Amino acid sequence: MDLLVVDHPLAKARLSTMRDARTDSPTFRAALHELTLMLVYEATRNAPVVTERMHTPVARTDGYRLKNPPLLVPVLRAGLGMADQAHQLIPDAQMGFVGLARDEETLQPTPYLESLPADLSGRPVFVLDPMLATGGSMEYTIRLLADRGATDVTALCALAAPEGIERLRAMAAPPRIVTASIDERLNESGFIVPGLGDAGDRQYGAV
Ligand SMILES: O=P(O)(O)OC[C@H]1O[C@H](OP(=O)(O)OP(=O)(O)O)[C@H](O)[C@@H]1O
Ligand SMILES: O=c1cc[nH]c(=O)[nH]1
Ligand SMILES: [Mg+2]
Repeated sequence: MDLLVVDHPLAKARLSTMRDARTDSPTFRAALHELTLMLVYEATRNAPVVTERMHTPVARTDGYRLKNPPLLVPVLRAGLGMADQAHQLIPDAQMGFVGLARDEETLQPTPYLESLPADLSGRPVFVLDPMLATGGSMEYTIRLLADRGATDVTALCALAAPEGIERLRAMAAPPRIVTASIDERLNESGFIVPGLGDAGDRQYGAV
């Protein structure tokens, strides 16, 4: 499985701000925004580029752009806090949306929104969700994408639990995972330990 842990000191510092229980919502959102830039930056490190000759004011040289910009798919609510920053780095990307709420008892994802292009064959997809816990929400999203022909999917997460990683690894076509940390475990309520709490609530308030 293709698993990248972005453990750059600046990423660790943003993640620490997010983990801190004293961090308020505006500061939490700002730290997630900045961490997202780092995750997207690393996730696109080996992306194919198109080379075009261009003129600087001084000379001719090679210019570059992404050959096949990924479809960006934030998983609402928490993934919304990654959407604008991913788009900032990849302005010509298209964006789809998936809305899921995890049932607090069963931990199963309940879908409430699905807005995706019908045909994703040949298109890379970046799924944006800060939390990979049991992996149920990410697995559900990846199945939606695979149903539309996607074969090149990257899950970008601030935090990942070993349980969620193993669940995705067991899929017939596992995604690539880019995360800032692999945490210790899940607790009995399905929360990541040490984690950061509920990423949706910490950005937008409890529902
Ligand atoms: O790996 P899992 O066990 O499925 O848990 C992870 C999911 O939980 C959170 O969403 P939540 O359901 O809390 O919705 P929210 O973003 O609206 O708060 C998170 O953003 C993931 O989507
Ligand atoms: O720790 C967790 C687990 C799932 N979803 C969250 O927002 N946080
Ligand atoms: Mg939540």
